[in-house]
Amino acid sequence: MNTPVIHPNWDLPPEVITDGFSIEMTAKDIEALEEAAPLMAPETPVAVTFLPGENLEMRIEAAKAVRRLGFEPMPHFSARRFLSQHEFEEMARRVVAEADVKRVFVIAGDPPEAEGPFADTSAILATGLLEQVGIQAVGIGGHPDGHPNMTDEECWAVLKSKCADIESRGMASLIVTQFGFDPDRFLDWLKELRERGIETPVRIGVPGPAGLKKLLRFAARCGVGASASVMKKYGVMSLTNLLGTAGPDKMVDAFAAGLGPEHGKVRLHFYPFGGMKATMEWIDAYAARQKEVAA
Ligand SMILES: NC(=O)C1=CN([C@@H]2O[C@H](COP(=O)(O)OP(=O)(O)OC[C@H]3O[C@@H](n4cnc5c(N)ncnc54)[C@H](O)[C@@H]3O)[C@@H](O)[C@H]2O)C=CC1
Ligand SMILES: Nc1nc(=O)c2c([nH]1)NC[C@@H]1CN(c3ccc(C(=O)N[C@@H](CCC(=O)O)C(=O)O)cc3)CN21
Repeated sequence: MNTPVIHPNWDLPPEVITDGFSIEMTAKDIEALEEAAPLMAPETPVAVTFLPGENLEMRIEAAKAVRRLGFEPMPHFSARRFLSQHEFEEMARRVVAEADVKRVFVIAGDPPEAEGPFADTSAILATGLLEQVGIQAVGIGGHPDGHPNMTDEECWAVLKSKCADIESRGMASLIVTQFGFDPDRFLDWLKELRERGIETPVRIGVPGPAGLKKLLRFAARCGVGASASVMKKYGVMSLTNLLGTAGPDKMVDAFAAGLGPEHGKVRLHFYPFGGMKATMEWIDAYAARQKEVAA
């Protein structure tokens, strides 16, 4: 069987750490994507969130816009938010038929209980529908900052079994992590991941530049640690004045310096909390600076 291609060429280290990045949009962000598109490389994977306040039509329209603009759509499937098997099936079939989707991201989602028949990611995988409709690669969540409801040991076990399940179904597995602010945390987690025998490529979740207040709001909402000491490491010297903007410069520098073969196949995934265009401009400027230094 062919190994599905999930972009980029994971066997070549990136010239600049931001090369081969992926990015996320909400289903409401079609205009923002259009605005950012001229700055994005063709085939850039673009994840489309599965949030309350969106509906199936919006999510499909967003995936279609990603495809139309020449990028690779990766719709999120939030297991706990599907109200029925039918709703899941309709989404799976339609994203393939209408947006030529080849890869998806499956996550439990934030509801404390399932709102329909799927308690978690494994329940979605177990339907067998993803491979049946032609999906070639499945992303799953990684939690380097820990998971609110699982011990670290349970997290590793679940991660390993999801990767094995995806591969045994003939699809490529991909881990996309929750965002974070502490590069050492990510590097340690990646090293442990590889020591535990998980070879799946990882996309590290990096927050795009955004107002500090907004970053902290998202961190609280998503259960991501943002203590004063972690934020200081990130480059935010004080949490008393929330008027400023914070970018991931220091964190991405730390990945450029710290990532090695022991961390396996790694690229970045941007969560553009301060807007897609602002994130793209940041990536462009960062890459240009690195290339200048290297020249
Ligand atoms: N992009 C991201 O990184 C996103 C992360 N999340 C967070 O990640 C978590 C999902 O983790 P996955 O690795 O997909 O889990 P999973 O689907 O592999 O499930 C692993 C175990 O965690 C339990 N679990 C999952 N979500 C739960 C929740 N909200 N409350 C209580 N127990 C839960 C499941 O029942 C299962 O036993 C969610 O709980 C959510 O907080 C949610 C949406 C997006
Ligand atoms: N636990 C958890 N749940 C999530 O839903 C989640 C994560 N983690 N990790 C990162 C991604 C990023 N997520 C999101 C969630 C919401 C918006 C968003 O723009 N929401 C509002 C605006 C809210 C605001 O500004 O406070 C919207 O209009 O939909 C963007 C990315 C979803 N994701």
